[in-house]
Amino acid sequence: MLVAPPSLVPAWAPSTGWVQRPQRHKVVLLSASAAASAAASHRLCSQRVHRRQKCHRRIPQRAEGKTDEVKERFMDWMRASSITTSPKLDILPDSEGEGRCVVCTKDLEKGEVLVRLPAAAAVSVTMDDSKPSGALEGWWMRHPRSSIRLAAQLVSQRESFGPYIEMLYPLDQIYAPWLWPEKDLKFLPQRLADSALARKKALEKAHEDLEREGLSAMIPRDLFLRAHHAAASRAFSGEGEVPASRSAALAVGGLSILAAGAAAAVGVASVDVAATAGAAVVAATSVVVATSPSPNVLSLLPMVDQVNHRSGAPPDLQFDPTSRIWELRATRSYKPGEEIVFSYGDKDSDALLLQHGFVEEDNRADLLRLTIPEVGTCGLSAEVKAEMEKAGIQELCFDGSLEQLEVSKPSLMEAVQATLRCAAKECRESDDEKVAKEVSSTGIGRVLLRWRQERRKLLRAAAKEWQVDLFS
Ligand SMILES: C[S@@+](CC[C@H](N)C(=O)[O-])C[C@H]1O[C@@H](n2cnc3c(N)ncnc32)[C@H](O)[C@@H]1O
Repeated sequence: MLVAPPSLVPAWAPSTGWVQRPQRHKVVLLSASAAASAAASHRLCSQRVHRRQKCHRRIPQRAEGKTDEVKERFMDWMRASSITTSPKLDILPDSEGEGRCVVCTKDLEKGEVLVRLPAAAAVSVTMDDSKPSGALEGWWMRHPRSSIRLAAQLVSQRESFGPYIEMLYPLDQIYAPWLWPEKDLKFLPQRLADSALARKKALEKAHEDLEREGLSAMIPRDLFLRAHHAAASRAFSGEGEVPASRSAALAVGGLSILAAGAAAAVGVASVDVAATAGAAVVAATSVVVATSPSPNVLSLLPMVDQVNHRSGAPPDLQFDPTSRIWELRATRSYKPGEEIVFSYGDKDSDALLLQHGFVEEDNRADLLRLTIPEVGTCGLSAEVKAEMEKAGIQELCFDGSLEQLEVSKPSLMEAVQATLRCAAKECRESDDEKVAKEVSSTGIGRVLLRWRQERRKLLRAAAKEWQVDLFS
């Protein structure tokens, strides 16, 4: 039994249900994504590197006369949905002026509750073999990817979750490669391009099926894609129960503001066993820490998902199955002006790009994973390629384990050298300008250049370790 020490219960916390917590399930972020932007002059969050975190910056003042109306509606919606947020937090535009971030406004102690959210104010899909009832039932069984199901689930409930959906990034500010025009994918290594294309096709197919079933008015394409970015990049996974139906959720959670429209009647849906594989694809590098025998759940947690990523500590996010409340706590103390961040999991640049559409500078979890090139490319001989293939090695992962591969030392050396040189050719700094000009938008260009820059750092480090001259 886990009992919250009274000292950790902040003054603003409601007095009920928080001292006795019979069983708390720790969950971890599967992924994450983001929101429409607002006034851009006061910015301080995420994208601008770790330095920002260390200094205690002044909280930026909002531009004169500018109100973030989308945020205000979201705050009203949260109040009506019984989501409580610490009064020591604010949501502000991020450093790019496109998304938002959560900033500390008064001294915060480690362990203080930041957000408390009833399960009824989350959107969830379970990953067992049950089906939803209602209009989505047939479609559901043909689309087992849980992120796709969660997207449909959210949009189908948009009468209830409108202000939350409004906070999500608009399509032209989502830079995940599955939304790039196909011609831009040529700037990525084949492995990443293939993965982005597979997701793009799965989404196109999923929405075509919705249209075929006459459901595209209920789930319009642009909202579906935005919601998918949310599901793929800001959903949390863990164990726990979801309400058996939306009406049960209303009864339990009291989402008084929410109109019980036809879409909301779809309820909380479940997924078949294949969805577990789908979720694993989405989850790729994340960890799920949970012990309950109940089904896995993939959930969108409004407000908790306003927090941006920084490699390091994961969130202290727990679900209490008795009170059915999610709770996010501070993993350290914060000073006014500091951005609240947590790690979405140990994700390298490739995973962050594919899943979220951003790349962290100097990512401590970064990892170089490269496909071995074709014979004759960058000096790779047919013999060495054959030896690698015989050993079942198609990729080299520079995580310290290469020397354990069961191939001869000279062959490994040749493969490493050719692989590093080919990868270096594909992301030469001198080509950056051309690449940025050729891609379809400045946003994609910005993310792609960051990805190339981080890749060059990894390549240089690997070349140093393996004593490879990258450019000869
Ligand atoms: C859980 S949301 C965080 C809140 C989000 N910034 C918003 O405005 O709604 C995750 C998304 O925010 C953005 N994001 C999070 N951390 C970031 C970072 N360190 N740098 C750039 N973008 C980040 C990415 O688009 C990501 O998919």
